[in-house]
Amino acid sequence: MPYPLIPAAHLRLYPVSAIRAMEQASDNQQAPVSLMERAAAAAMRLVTTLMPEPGAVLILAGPGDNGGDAALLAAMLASAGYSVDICALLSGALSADSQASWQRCSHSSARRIQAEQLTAVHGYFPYQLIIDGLFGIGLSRPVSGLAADLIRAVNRASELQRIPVIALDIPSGLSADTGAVVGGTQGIAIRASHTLSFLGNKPGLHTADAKDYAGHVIIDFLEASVSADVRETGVLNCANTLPAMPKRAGNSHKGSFGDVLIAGGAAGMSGAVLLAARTALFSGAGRVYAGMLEAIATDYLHPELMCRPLQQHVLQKEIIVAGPGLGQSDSAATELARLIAANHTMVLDADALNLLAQQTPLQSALQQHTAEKILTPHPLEAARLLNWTVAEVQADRIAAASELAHRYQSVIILKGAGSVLCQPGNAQYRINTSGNPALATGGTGDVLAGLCGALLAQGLTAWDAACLACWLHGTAADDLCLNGTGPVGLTASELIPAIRRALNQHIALGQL
Ligand SMILES: NC(=O)C1=CN([C@@H]2O[C@H](COP(=O)(O)OP(=O)(O)OC[C@H]3O[C@@H](n4cnc5c(N)ncnc54)[C@H](O)[C@@H]3O)[C@@H](O)[C@H]2O)[C@H](O)CC1
Ligand SMILES: [K+]
Repeated sequence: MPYPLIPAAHLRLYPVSAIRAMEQASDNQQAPVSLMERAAAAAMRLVTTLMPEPGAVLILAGPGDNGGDAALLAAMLASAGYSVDICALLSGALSADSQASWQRCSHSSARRIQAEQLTAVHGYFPYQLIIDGLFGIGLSRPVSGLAADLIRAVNRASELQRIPVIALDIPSGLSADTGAVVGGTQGIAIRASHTLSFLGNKPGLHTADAKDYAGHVIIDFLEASVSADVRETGVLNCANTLPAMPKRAGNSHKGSFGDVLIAGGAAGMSGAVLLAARTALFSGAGRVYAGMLEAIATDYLHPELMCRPLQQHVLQKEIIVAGPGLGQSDSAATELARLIAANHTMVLDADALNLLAQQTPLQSALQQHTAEKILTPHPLEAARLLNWTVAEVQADRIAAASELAHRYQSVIILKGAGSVLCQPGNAQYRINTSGNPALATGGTGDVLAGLCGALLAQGLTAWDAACLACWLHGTAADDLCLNGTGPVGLTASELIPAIRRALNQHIALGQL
């Protein structure tokens, strides 16, 4: 299927501090139409697109300017003939813009409804659309009390009755910077079908819990120009930010596309090596060695793979992918030390990461390793490497990935919903956009590691290999789900030919 291209400006990810700076710069310009009026007008455009015939709309409005946006939208919808109920949870003083919005709302036909009336409903919600304007980027603590009850009631009704929910700026309860529900398992957030976000795109709409809460993300820049001193800290990793593959010369041979050694295969785990090795083969490596610690298996389906005892493999110049099914035995640690000491470009995955987290000598050896490397932890492996809890990793995936990149001087792929990519030196992070829960099954990590190895062998830098591999891996799973091979029952093996197809398509598109 054709790759979706997203307008370049939408790819940039801004932290809340940068959005606040944009807001300030716009305020300083004293434009005749306030940002709040522009935000409400943008929401009005979205509502009338989704629901052109006036119908019944429930609007939730909180105590800050997110609530101000919602109150102004309520007034606009009411005067356009929509039947609007607005539920306000106000506390403390309103900003001048919000005061003006609430004044317009109170002069409109929008009806005020008490939160308790909604939380008491155990039956039908008489609305065709719900707008979430409870909290935006000003959320400062977990949502609790009546607001939490209200969100629970709205989530339940919207799910049962399939009522679309538009979140203004960010689903209430989600952190715009991290994508985590604030408060973790104690917190709660709106599950939106659409999020209309203002001024710039935000990392919290694309990783961690965002996948379950933000729905379809739409950015409206509110016609504010971004001043040069406000910089994005990350970008989305998607079709139009991918690196090109090096051109294959006509006069080439198998040595032109590099060698990959997959190092793993403790007893009972040869499959992990074979998955990584097959992927390296299918994604263009010239020669692939499957080095197995204990479980020597031959791949009769792919006799191209050179399967051998890992200990007997004499290292030359190959890219090393260490970890798939390696186990954590003493002999695994000894082999890993030998591989690190060879100072080849490396991918460290799975048990290589677990051994690294446990053994200080391996950590010191890795510090001496000067060639490029990619580490591919899932959240639990990341937690072990950082000595954090998994909850701490998931509460701020970008911070975790960037700390790992710094500590291990490596490119990091922190796997999971919205994989986060970081490189040492505080350069921009990326959040991968492809992939789906079909990937949450054994062996898909081995496939990703093998793919990274093949792209490195063909001459990509560690950063480019990680970005391209992550995206291809996810898009292969997306393609397979479109043809019914997933999300249920997708196997890691089935990903491999789909990755080959996506890679060849990527190359072909780059040559247009
Ligand atoms: N920045 C922009 O580009 C624009 C912002 N607009 C909208 O304004 C919000 C941000 O508004 P702000 O008033 O700063 O914050 P919030 O509305 O998100 O809420 C702050 C409000 O809520 C209280 N609060 C925070 N956390 C909790 C909690 N867990 N429980 C209860 N109360 C909480 C806090 O004390 C404040 O009173 C932005 O997202 C946009 O939607 C514009 O109008 C458009 C431009
Ligand atoms: K919101």
